[in-house]
Amino acid sequence: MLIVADENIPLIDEFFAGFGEIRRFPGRAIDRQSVAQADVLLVRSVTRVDQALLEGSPVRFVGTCTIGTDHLDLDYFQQAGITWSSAPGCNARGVVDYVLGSLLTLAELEGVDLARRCYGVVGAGEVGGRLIEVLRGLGWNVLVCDPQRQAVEGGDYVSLEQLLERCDVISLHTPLTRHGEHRTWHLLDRQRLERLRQGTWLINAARGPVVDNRALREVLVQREDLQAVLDVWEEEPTVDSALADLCVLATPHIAGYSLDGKQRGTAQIYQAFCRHFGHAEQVRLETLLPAPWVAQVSLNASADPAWALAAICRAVYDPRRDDADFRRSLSDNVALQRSAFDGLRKHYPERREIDGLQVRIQGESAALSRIVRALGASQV
Ligand SMILES: NC(=O)C1=CN([C@@H]2O[C@H](COP(=O)(O)OP(=O)(O)OC[C@H]3O[C@@H](n4cnc5c(N)ncnc54)[C@H](O)[C@@H]3O)[C@@H](O)[C@H]2O)C=CC1
Ligand SMILES: O=C(O)C(=O)[C@H](O)COP(=O)(O)O
Repeated sequence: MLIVADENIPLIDEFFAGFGEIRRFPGRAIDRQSVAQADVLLVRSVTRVDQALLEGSPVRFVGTCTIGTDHLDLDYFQQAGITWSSAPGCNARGVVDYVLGSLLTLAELEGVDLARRCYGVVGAGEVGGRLIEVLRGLGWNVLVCDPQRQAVEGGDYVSLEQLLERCDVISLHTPLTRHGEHRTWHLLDRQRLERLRQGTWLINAARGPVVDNRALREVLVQREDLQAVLDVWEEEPTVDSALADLCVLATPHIAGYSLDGKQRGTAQIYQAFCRHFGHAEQVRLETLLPAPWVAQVSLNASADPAWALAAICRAVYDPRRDDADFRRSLSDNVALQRSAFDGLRKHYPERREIDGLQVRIQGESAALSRIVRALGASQV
């Protein structure tokens, strides 16, 4: 069996070495020639997998070690009888940690109390659902827009217009879809951006085109009251550096880049591969993840809760470092800028997830215990 894989998929040997030859390529360089003899293709989000790539190749299984599937032509897979799998939820926690870190940064810059803001989560799936749980667990006010879920479940959802009208923080967690009643391409278009409440914070860690980037740049120039955090870009790896300059935090599509999330992505694809080819699973992710650099933090029960929240989150992850690395990499030379974007992602430092942290509270504090619980960390 020949397995062609994106070179940035971690643990590929650990999971797949026993099954045949593995050939690695940079994700953006996977072409018809690379897959001409491949039985299995394992990709990340940067490889467009469609008829133009696969027609005439022997590929019968495609795995993407990502949550998003907008780079796959699923209609073609069905028509061509190609089995595929993504890795649902694999790095959802990393995105939640990114949003938490962004909120802490924004709160510090503007001197506001996070508990007094109204949060709007657009898309309540693996990422949005976990984010809602954390924010509500902290006792914060959260409104949710997810028309598909609303249609199936009924319940406590609001329309996008109501959410934009009432929320001071908007966090986007939809897939990128270009067709259909609920398509998300330019979901936040110029009209909606112009209508954002005074002082709104907008966070996009979904896909770049969910927000009209050009309109956002123009609206941010006109309205200094708005604050934007962007992890994803409409033409990435090309970045509109004028837009990046206007953002409070700008990062190169790394919101979900926890080590746990990336390795979980490979493990989920391995499991789908084993199911498809009828192999027993031999490798377990738990045996491969290294011990975290910071395993435990200790807080005194007298700590101010807002301070404690920041201390716990930042012990594990702080997006300001990613923002600083990214800004240093921006260049007017498009080729250099594109390669820096990919380079930062390829050499991303080890980052773990907040819910893997142990928190020791010296003394008794119901407020601190609630924060630890809401974050999904364990109190020891
Ligand atoms: N920046 C990053 O590193 C990462 C970005 N992502 C992006 O986040 C997206 C969401 O991930 P998951 O939550 O795991 O996906 P999911 O499929 O579990 O949930 C998406 C939710 O969005 C809802 N939705 C779809 N269209 C909508 C619309 N027009 N308005 C409101 N809600 C809508 C769906 O009903 C669903 O409940 C992924 O598709 C991916 O593009 C995911 C992981 C990492
Ligand atoms: O899982 C997703 O969806 C993501 O957006 C991933 O973070 C994308 O990572 P790459 O596949 O672009 O490395």
